[in-house]
This record gives sequence, structure tokens and C-alpha cells, in this order.
Amino acid sequence: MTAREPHRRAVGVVLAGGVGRRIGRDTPKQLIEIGGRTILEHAIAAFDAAPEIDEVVVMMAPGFAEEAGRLVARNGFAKVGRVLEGGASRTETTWRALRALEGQDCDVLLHDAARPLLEPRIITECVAALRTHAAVEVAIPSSDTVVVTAPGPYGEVVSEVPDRSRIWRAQTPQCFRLPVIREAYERAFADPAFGGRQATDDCGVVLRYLPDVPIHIVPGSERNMKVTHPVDVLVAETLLRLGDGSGVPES
Ligand SMILES: Nc1ccn([C@@H]2O[C@H](COP(=O)(O)OP(=O)(O)OP(=O)(O)O)[C@@H](O)[C@H]2O)c(=O)n1
Ligand SMILES: C[C@](O)(CO)[C@H](O)COP(=O)(O)O
Repeated sequence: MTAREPHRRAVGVVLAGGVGRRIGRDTPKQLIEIGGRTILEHAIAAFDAAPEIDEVVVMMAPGFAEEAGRLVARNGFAKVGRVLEGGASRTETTWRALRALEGQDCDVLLHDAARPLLEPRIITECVAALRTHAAVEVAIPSSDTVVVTAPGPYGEVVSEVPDRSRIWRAQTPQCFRLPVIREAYERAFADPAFGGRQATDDCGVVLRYLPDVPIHIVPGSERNMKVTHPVDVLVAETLLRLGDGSGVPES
């Protein structure tokens, strides 16, 4: 019989500090309803219902924290300890969340509120992976070929076609032991070369500032798509209606 591992606290951070410019509505895209609930509520619900998660922190777009608090209360999300305002970019919102967790010894799962269809399986596998890895990326193999460009005489030209078998599409949650992601962000924000340069994801910050930390991959899913453009609202609604047992393959 193996000794029982001590329980490490796991905190789900729902990043909802954006305004959804690419969707182009009057209110942030995370307040759009799909299947009778806002995108934000779907994202919070995934963590609130997960047995592996101890606490949920919601980072909301400035001016909408009260609205988020109302949605939390309406649903009775018992694990949501704090609803805080986000920053001017996803990177800054993440940094604010990490500072709010100061002093805690926990794992953090940083999730885009814009991904409302996160499956329990992914949360379970991420928390399990954090027992043996300090950094975890959820990703799916790219089904498109990706091309790299370089400036040409009349605009960008294709300069490279990387081997697709090594190209993945990153999703969220991006998961870390708190001291590791804090250290990476601290170094990033202390680096004048990073100032203003916005990382597109959190694993990228770890890779750049703590290159010796291996980043483990947990398989994501096509369902865990990000609502970015207007058409994505229709896709998310359809996937939600089809449900988990729809035969829509996970990846
Ligand atoms: N200042 C910001 C910007 C983004 N996000 C969050 O990061 C996730 C991924 O960002 P994205 O899809 O780009 O959302 P928006 O920034 O809202 O969209 P857009 O770029 O079209 O304005 C979203 O859940 C978004 O709310 C955040 O917490 N704080
Ligand atoms: C973190 C992310 O969701 C991984 O795919 C993505 O990079 C966020 O990008 P966005 O431009 O902030 O939507």
C-alpha cells in the first residue's frame, strides 16, 4: 500500500477581464448567453463543480465585477471566494490574480472565461499532472498546417512550413504550481524588454523566463474552443446543445 499523498490546494482562476473587441458587442463577450447561461457562468461552473478544485477566483472586466458577483450569487457557486477586476491585457489580469493569491501554497489553473465548454476530464488530468510536473499546457494537435512568414518585397511571404506533427494548438487551463508561475511573471514584469509586450499565453511566460522548467502536455479537446469571433457563439451553442455524449470526438 502506498502512503496517501498530502492534498495540495487547487485554485481555478477564471480570466474574464477582456471586453471582446473581436466579437464587437456593447458588453463583454463573457456575458453573452448560450443555452440560458452566460459564457462566464459556464466557465465558472466547470471549476465550481470539480471535486479537485478548492477555490475559484474570478477576474472580471473593469466595471462589470458587480454583475459577475450577481451571477455567482444567482448560481450559488460556493467555491468562488473572490471576484476582482482584471487589468488592461490578459497578461496583466493574470499578474493581478497571481498577486491576489500571494502567500498561498497551492496549484493554479488559469482558464479563459471565453472557453465555456471545459470538460471535467481536463480539470482532473491537469490537477493529477501537477503532482509530478510544475507546469502544464492543455493542447491539441493542429489539424491545419501552420506557415511562418517573413517580410518580402511586396508584403509578407511564407518563409517556413514547420513539421505539423510537432505543432499543437494551446488551450486553457494553463496550470502551474503557484511559486513557479509567480516567479516567471515576476521576472517578466521586471524585464524592460517585456514591458508592453503582451504574452499570448502563460506557458510562454514560463518558457521565456524559466526555460529549465519542462511544460507537460495534457490533451485538450475540440469542445474546449475559445469564443473569439461572432461565429464562435453559434459553434459553442451547437456543441452545448449536442452535449457530452453527442459523438463529437474530443479531439
Ligand atoms: N484584459 C484582459 C483581456 C483578456 N482577458 C481574458 O482572457 C481570455 C482570452 O482573451 P480573448 O479571447 O482575447 O478575450 P478578449 O480580450 O475579451 O477578446 P478581444 O481580444 O477580441 O478583445 C478571455 O477570457 C478574456 O476575458 C482578461 O482576463 N483580461
Ligand atoms: C491562452 C490562449 O487561449 C491559448 O490559446 C490564447 O493564446 C489566448 O489568446 P487571446 O488572443 O487572448 O484570445
